[in-house]
Amino acid sequence: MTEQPLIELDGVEKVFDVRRKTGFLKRERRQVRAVDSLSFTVARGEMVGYIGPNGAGKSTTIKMLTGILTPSAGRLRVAGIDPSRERTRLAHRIGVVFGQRTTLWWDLPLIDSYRLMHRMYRIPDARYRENLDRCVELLELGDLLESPVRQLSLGQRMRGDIAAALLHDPEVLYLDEPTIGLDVISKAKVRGFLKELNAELGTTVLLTTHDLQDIEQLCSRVMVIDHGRLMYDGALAGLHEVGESERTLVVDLERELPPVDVAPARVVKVEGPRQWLAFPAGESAAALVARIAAEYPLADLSVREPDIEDVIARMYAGAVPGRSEKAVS
Ligand SMILES: Nc1ncnc2c1ncn2[C@@H]1O[C@H](COP(=O)(O)OP(=O)(O)OP(=O)(O)O)[C@@H](O)[C@H]1O
Repeated sequence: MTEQPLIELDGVEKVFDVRRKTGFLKRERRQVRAVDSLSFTVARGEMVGYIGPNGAGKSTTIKMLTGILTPSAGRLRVAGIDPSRERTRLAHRIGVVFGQRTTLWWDLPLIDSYRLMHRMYRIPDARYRENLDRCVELLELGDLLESPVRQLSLGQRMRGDIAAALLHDPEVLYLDEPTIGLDVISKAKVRGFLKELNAELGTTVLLTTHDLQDIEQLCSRVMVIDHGRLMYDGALAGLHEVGESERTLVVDLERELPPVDVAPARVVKVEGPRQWLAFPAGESAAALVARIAAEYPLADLSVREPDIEDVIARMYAGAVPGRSEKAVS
């Protein structure tokens, strides 16, 4: 028997009524279709990237998945539960982390937030201890537990928030921009932890991000939403192919030389000994670097990833219909 998906959306829509003052006494009512005929499933244990440009409908989807918002139409289930009808029951089965907000108590030591969650979620003592110990070890929170949350750096606070979302053993974790604003080392710590969480405990993860490296390093599947609709569902490599996106290799040669000639890369800019080479994002950077190093005097190099907006813009250049917004009076 095939297992029931953990997350199921079938024809889900969310329409917001927006009122706007257009004159002294005049008001206009408009409808904004933030999510439009959205259908997908996520199996238990999957780690899925959920990406799209600003205003695409990602947060609205996550809010419906947590029960904060009720869909205007369609069917939505998480672990067999209708989120908006049974929000409290669902809260025991899901964890949520919003990169831009914290669920921790600002003025209290970190450990006090965890103690409060222990009671709020009625987590059995042994389980709480075990989960806390694991998070403290893997997220390196040991020295921070007695610090008030307001004194933590952004990266430390984010690790603290991730631990808070996991103390009650959720089956699914929603992460909204978990690496936003973090430095390279903090990003690596967060990504390493999420990888381990998924591999060892089988926690299902739905990850919203603007950082393609989050997806590259964590997710075997990516869904792209734009104007409230699902535009792509598959591997990241496939998305690069569809979008024909390019990465950039910035090469520092030991001296000024004519443009580097290594197909399929092409030189797009030259400044003294530094050259910028664009190459298809699906190609291996390592193979290209090896060939350049063999043929040219290489001093240094770095690879720049395309950003999500760029990939999506290329993917749908000219093909995306206007936002589903209509005036009703
Ligand atoms: N409470 C609301 N009332 C009216 N319109 C809303 C509301 N929430 C969202 N919207 C609109 O719905 C659309 C989708 O917004 P949403 O926040 O889901 O996008 P997003 O993909 O999360 O964007 P971002 O990456 O900027 O966070 C936008 O046009 C937004 O203005």
